[in-house]
Amino acid sequence: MDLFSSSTALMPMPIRDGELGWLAQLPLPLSNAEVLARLVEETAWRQDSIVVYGKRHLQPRLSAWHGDKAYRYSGLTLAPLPFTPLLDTIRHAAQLATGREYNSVLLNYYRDGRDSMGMHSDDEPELGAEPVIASVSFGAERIFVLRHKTGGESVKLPLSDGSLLFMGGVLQNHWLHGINKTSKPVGARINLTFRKIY
Ligand SMILES: O=C(O)CCC(=O)C(=O)O
Ligand SMILES: [Fe+2]
Repeated sequence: MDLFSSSTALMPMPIRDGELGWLAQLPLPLSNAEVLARLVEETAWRQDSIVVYGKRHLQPRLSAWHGDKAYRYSGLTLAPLPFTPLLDTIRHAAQLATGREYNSVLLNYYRDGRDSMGMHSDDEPELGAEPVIASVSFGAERIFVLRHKTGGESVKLPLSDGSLLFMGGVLQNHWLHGINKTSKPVGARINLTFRKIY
């Protein structure tokens, strides 16, 4: 048996001050391309603005928030939409792969290389002391950058189509992460971060 080609177990990725796990392909009952197309189509995408240093900016991406609780960050409150059957299917697969439970998901749609997400930590109080996040990506590969808050070192992870990145432990206390813009011609990418809101 080839132990590597069809692994469905989360592979630990050693990192200081936190936990990371990696699965190259989350097992799903439909293809990655089908998931991407349906998410583009079925999601009530919005382009929110956030306030940074008192100034309002449109976010360079589209997003949507599904779950049973509202989500607040950067002066913005996202009212939740209910989980759809497709989101529930992906959540179920992410729960099996990570052994954790999630009650909400933030979707981000990077239409092309000009869309991005600034460096941040997902450390809102409602995520608990040690937030657990299952980050599932579809479509174009983009580089996920982690930067240590005090050490300054960075780790770059290409998040490929169908992959799952698990973040846990004290990672959010010690690291920032984000998605840089790229001048390379890249297609659409949708990322889903499944979270547990308390
Ligand atoms: O698009 C990504 O891979 C990152 C998304 C993210 O950091 C977030 O939703 O908080
Ligand atoms: Fe994040």
